[in-house]
Amino acid sequence: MLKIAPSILSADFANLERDIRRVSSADWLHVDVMDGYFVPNITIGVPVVKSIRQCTDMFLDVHLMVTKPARFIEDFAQAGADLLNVHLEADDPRGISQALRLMDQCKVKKAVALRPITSPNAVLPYLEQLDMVLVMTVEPGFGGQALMEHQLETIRQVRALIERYNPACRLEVDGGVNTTTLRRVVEAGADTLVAGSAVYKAADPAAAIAALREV
Ligand SMILES: O=C(CO)[C@H](O)[C@H](O)COP(=O)(O)O
Ligand SMILES: [Co+2]
Repeated sequence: MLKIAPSILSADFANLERDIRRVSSADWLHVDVMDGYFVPNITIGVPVVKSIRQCTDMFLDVHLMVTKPARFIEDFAQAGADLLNVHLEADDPRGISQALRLMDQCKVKKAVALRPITSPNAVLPYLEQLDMVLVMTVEPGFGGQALMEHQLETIRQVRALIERYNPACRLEVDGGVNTTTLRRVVEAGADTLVAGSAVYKAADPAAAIAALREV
């Protein structure tokens, strides 16, 4: 079952509640948290996730682009995240394992994310316990970038690993997904699609979500 997860990175932050309601026909809501260190941009943090939780029942898929994310797992879980994504490049293996352990304790779903430079095999030490792997198809930090075509091969390789070691694990793709690129991304093996600018830069975000489902 394909899931569409609009990224609020491209929403109007002064009208966030309105913009969240505009995408209520989607499956999940994707929330991009950036610390200005792991990526060269700063977005939102725990208080905003808490406020988002109070204005929607949507499944909150929280993408943590922060260094040493284990420091913040409990805070984001208590704020209302349903799933937390930590980048494999954001800490050493001990720190990543600790972050995943904390997610278990907090009863949130667990995902790891890969920058474009990271080998698909980097997921192997964690794959059997994951609910999702996130493959970045842009360099993380900003919305509105073009999908890196060479990442289709990474998606294929991660899909093969998932089929072998944990077929229930979802495969999310984030960056440059739109009606032109979606088919190739799904054919490569994605089942969960983040779409920021393709949804929020459209005149009618609900129609944009429907258009993505129809591709
Ligand atoms: O994680 C992200 C950027 O780091 C965003 O989720 C992603 O870029 C979505 O935006 P778009 O669909 O416009 O590419
Ligand atoms: Co994201």
